[in-house]
This record gives sequence, C-alpha cells and structure tokens, in this order.
Amino acid sequence: MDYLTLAMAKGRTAKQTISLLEKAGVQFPDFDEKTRKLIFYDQEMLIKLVYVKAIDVPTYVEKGAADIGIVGKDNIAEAQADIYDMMDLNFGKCKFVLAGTSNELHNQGRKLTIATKYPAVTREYFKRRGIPVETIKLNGSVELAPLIGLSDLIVDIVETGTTLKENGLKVMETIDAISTRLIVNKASFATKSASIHSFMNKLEQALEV
Ligand SMILES: Nc1ncnc2c1ncn2[C@@H]1O[C@H](COP(=O)(O)OP(=O)(O)OP(=O)(O)O)[C@@H](O)[C@H]1O
Ligand SMILES: O=P(O)(O)OC[C@H]1O[C@H](OP(=O)(O)OP(=O)(O)O)[C@H](O)[C@@H]1O
Repeated sequence: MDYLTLAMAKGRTAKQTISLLEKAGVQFPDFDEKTRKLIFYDQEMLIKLVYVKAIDVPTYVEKGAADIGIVGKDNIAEAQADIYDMMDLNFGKCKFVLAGTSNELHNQGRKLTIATKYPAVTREYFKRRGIPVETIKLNGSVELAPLIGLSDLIVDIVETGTTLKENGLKVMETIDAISTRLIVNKASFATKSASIHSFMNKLEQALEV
C-alpha cells in the first residue's frame, strides 16, 4: 500500500496541527516540535509526514512531493501555487491587514512603498484597487519599516493587534481572513482519491469533537 505524504508547516501552528491529527487518529510517535528530523511515519494509517517551513508547504504540494499539506492561507496566497484548497481547519486564525502610522493612503503623487513578508499578496491587492505601489520584502519585524522611514505602509498579519498597538500603528484596511487549511495536489486528488477522502473525513470528524 502507498503512503499519503503530508507536508506540515513548522512554526506556531505545528502543535495544533499535531493535536488535530491525533484527534483524527493519526499519530507520529517520535515527533516533537524541536526535532531536527524531517520525516515521520504513521505506519498504521499509512501517512508520511514531512516537516517543512510554512512558506514551502504549497510548493511541496504543487510539485507532488507531498500529496496533501497543512498550512496557513497567508502562505497559500503568497506562494500562488496551483493546488486545491480543500478544508478550513479552524485554527491559526488571523487577518491580513494594511497598516500605517495614520489613515492616509495617498502619498502626493509618489508611489506608495509597502513593506511586507507577503509581496505577491500585496501586489495583487493593490493591482485590484488600481493603485501603483512598490513592495519591499522583509522577513520579520515588518512593523518597524514605517517607523524608521523604510516604507510608507505595511501589509502584515494581525491576530491580537498587540504588535501594531505597541508600535503606534493602525489598521487601515482588512485585506483577508486567514486560517490554517488543508491543501491537496491536483494529480493526487485523482490518483489517491480514496485515501485522501478517507483522511479528510477523519479530519472533519475530529473538527466536530
Ligand atoms: N500572530 C499570529 N497569530 C496567529 N496566527 C499567526 C500569527 N502569525 C502567523 N500566524 C499563522 O501561523 C503561521 C506560522 O507562523 P510562524 O510565524 O510560525 O511562521 P513563519 O512566519 O513562516 O515563520 P518564520 O518567522 O520562521 O518565517 C503563519 O503562516 C500564519 O498562518
Ligand atoms: O497581532 P499580534 O497578536 O501582535 O500578532 C501579529 C504579529 O505576529 C506575526 O509576527 P511573528 O510573531 O511571526 O514575528 P516576526 O516579526 O518575526 O514575523 C506578525 O507578523 C505580526 O508581527
């Protein structure tokens, strides 16, 4: 029998992912979040877990290196991968927002600069709105950029709002809601249909508990 390969995001959603999988009857006995090991097996359920950086999960799934993936919608949107987004797993909830030091969006004829970990999402959002912008890709502490003149505004994730508040920034617009999702490789969805549906049913039941 073939294993289903599941790409799981490292980081702050890993614990909740493992606990949802456990509720669904999927277990990786030698897994712990701090491990340096990258592949784990549930020999009974025939699931192979690959433990990768969140932004890479959509790539593994699109290329077929993994059949399914569990990752935030922020990374799915940023990766622009050709995959099926099948299920909302109801955790990792936060929002994409546009934020700045004031509520002023226009910048007197000059192109707005937006610092973000999510340049593709940012470009797409402003393209839809017909506003030309320049994006500056950062890898963290994005809230700092408008405070020291690196950018006019930021596009980032907000959960509690504490980081924005502590840095004197305000939400100007909410761009999208984010949660952790189950994604599926398009070819695997056809060729491994039975095992993927069985896995999704188990997750659905676990979500109802
Ligand atoms: N403040 C937050 N509150 C809730 N969920 C969040 C928050 N920040 C991020 N997330 C969600 O959790 C996922 C993982 O976040 P985490 O910060 O661990 O990953 P990352 O940004 O890829 O890590 P790194 O900081 O190593 O680049 C995000 O992709 C997003 O879906
Ligand atoms: O609204 P809050 O609850 O304050 O959460 C929002 C913060 O969480 C994330 O940062 P993360 O912790 O991943 O740190 P980073 O700056 O390294 O990206 C995000 O990029 C915000 O900075």
